[in-house]
Amino acid sequence: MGLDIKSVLVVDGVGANCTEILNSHGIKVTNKAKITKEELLKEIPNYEALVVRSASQVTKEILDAGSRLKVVGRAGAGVDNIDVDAAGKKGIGVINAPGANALSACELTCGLTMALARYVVPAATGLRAGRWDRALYTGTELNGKTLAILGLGRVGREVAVRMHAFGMKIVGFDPFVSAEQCKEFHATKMELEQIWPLADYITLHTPLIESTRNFINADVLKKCKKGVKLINVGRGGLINERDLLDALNAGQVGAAALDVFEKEPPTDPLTLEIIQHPAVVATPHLGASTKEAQIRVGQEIAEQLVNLVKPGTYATPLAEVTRVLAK
Ligand SMILES: O=C(O)[C@H](O)COP(=O)(O)O
Repeated sequence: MGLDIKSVLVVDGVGANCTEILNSHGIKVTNKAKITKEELLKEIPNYEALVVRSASQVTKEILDAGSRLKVVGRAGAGVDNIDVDAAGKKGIGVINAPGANALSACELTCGLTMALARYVVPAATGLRAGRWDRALYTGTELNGKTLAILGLGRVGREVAVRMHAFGMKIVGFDPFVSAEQCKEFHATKMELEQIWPLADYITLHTPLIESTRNFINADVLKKCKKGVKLINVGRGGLINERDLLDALNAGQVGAAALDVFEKEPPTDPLTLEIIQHPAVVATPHLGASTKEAQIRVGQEIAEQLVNLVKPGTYATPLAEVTRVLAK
């Protein structure tokens, strides 16, 4: 017997295919690409399911207001914008589409790493402003440099394979991945204290949880090579922004490519100063923003919802973040 889900609220610009799939099974969908907290609070009592990307914060307050809510679907990987504990306590299931956008996040990571090595953004910005600054922008090859990948899940592994093909030495940290598994994607497993003085580039691919908040902080940065380059397509809270700005100003961090920020969209003056810094390349959380990834996440989350209503309709497995649906 499936869940009784008649109407779903889809927000944050989730792909149209999500709506199409749900509609084709008789499930009514209301789409609101942009929604404020106040609107969400007002709307949520009318729905049995909510589908979000990272923009909407599904707080306890929203969950409490969702008197009919049975499931929250995250059309993407990270569930740090959803109060999963509060959902669990209320018997509301949380599901996500964990692997569906991994390749896109990986490709942006690789692109940003290359952009840092060759000053692509400042050089292009200078040329657009009429400056032919060849001497300013002598880069470095990636070949032979050490890339540290912190978090060897779906995205980290794909990054390892691709950057290894550029001749980079890949070192990785992930407490849940063995040294043997690391070999499959050309990475050498190391402890963090071994990694800091070795890495020329550090890229972050861990989820944002209490133990990973401020993972990269002043203590860590001072153990790194002077001029280390950071890439963050994971989550803003993984890097302490105050410590990053200090390290950029001191030249301890040579450059940073940031796709994610402590608060999005960024309004804090400190974050804005980081974004404006000449050694920083910043993009507005575009890791999963490709046509292919959005088709995959829309499809995966819709098929899981249909399976909850009509069990066994699709082969897509349930990516359940909370366990309450199993009861
Ligand atoms: O956690 C994720 O899946 C990525 O950060 C993408 O987030 P988005 O769906 O808001 O683009």
